[in-house]
Amino acid sequence: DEPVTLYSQLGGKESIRTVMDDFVQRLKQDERIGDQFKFTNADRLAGLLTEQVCEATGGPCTYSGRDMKSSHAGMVITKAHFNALVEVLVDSLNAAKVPFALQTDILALLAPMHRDIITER
Ligand code: HEM
Repeated sequence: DEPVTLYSQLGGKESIRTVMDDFVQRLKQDERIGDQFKFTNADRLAGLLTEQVCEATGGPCTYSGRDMKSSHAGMVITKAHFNALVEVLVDSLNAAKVPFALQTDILALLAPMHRDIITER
């Protein structure tokens, strides 16, 4: 039998992709941080986020993007920006009816990345 991973509880790669597509659309529309994603190719970013979350949750994926430090270098990203992004992600997880306990497990995997992503304090 397949092991029970966060990945399988999320419903696999297609379900993660659905959440990430919604997430990137919400990011672009967000009044706090939407401007930072104005020129972002939504399909590419959603694909990379899907790989990243798939891999981090124990799924059969390999993240093919740049590391978090170099991909966010040169941007102005504050703790408030980071928190705003997490709030938007929670909106997408809620819209997909991902259970709260699973949401906190996913956020716990992403939270340590703040060290490489926040550029201004
Ligand atoms: C846990 C939090 C975050 C994760 C997991 C994350 C993940 C990623 C990933 C995977 C990429 C693509 C890297 C590549 O191009 O190879 C990316 C790019 C980017 N991120 Fe983040 N990020 C996070 C937080 C933030 C925050 C807080 C901001 C700003 C408010 C931000 C702004 C951007 C922008 C503007 C890009 C470039 C997109 C483009 O190529 O146009 N990120 N991020």
